[in-house]
Amino acid sequence: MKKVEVVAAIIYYKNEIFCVQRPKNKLSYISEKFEFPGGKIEKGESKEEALRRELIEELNFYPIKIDNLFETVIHEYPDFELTMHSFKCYSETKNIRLNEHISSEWLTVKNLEKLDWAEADIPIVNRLIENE
Ligand SMILES: Nc1nc2c([nH]c(=O)n2[C@@H]2O[C@H](COP(=O)(O)OP(=O)(O)OP(=O)(O)O)[C@@H](O)[C@H]2O)c(=O)[nH]1
Repeated sequence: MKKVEVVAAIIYYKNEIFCVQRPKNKLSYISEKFEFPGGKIEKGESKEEALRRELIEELNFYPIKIDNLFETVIHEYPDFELTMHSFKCYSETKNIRLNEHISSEWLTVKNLEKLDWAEADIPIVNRLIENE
């Protein structure tokens, strides 16, 4: 099966986390789902380099700090196997603009569950809730 390796940012401003909604996609299981911003690691990039590049591409966003790896999730979607490395990052503003996503929300951890997350994100959401 095709393998995809991505990095994703759990962006905090105070006690809220930035959640973004993907556009419509032919793959129903990711279409219009919420996710953490990020994307595929390119050849020769470290995970942190990929994360910084994706955050600039998707959001024009420069984190003030990126923590060490939070959690790696391996998830089998019907068409590919996803390995996703997540990192907590910090913002000095709530004003982040969307270049690719169709909507966004700032939510406290206890409210994360109200969104329709991509399946691969659920272990990350659950771990954030457990750690509260
Ligand atoms: N960035 C990100 N991708 C996720 C998350 N959850 C999840 O299932 N994915 C999946 O991981 C893949 C990442 O692809 P992407 O579209 O964000 O990456 P990219 O911008 O580098 O891709 P592209 O240049 O091919 O469009 C997608 O299939 C996406 O659905 C998540 O929380 N963040």
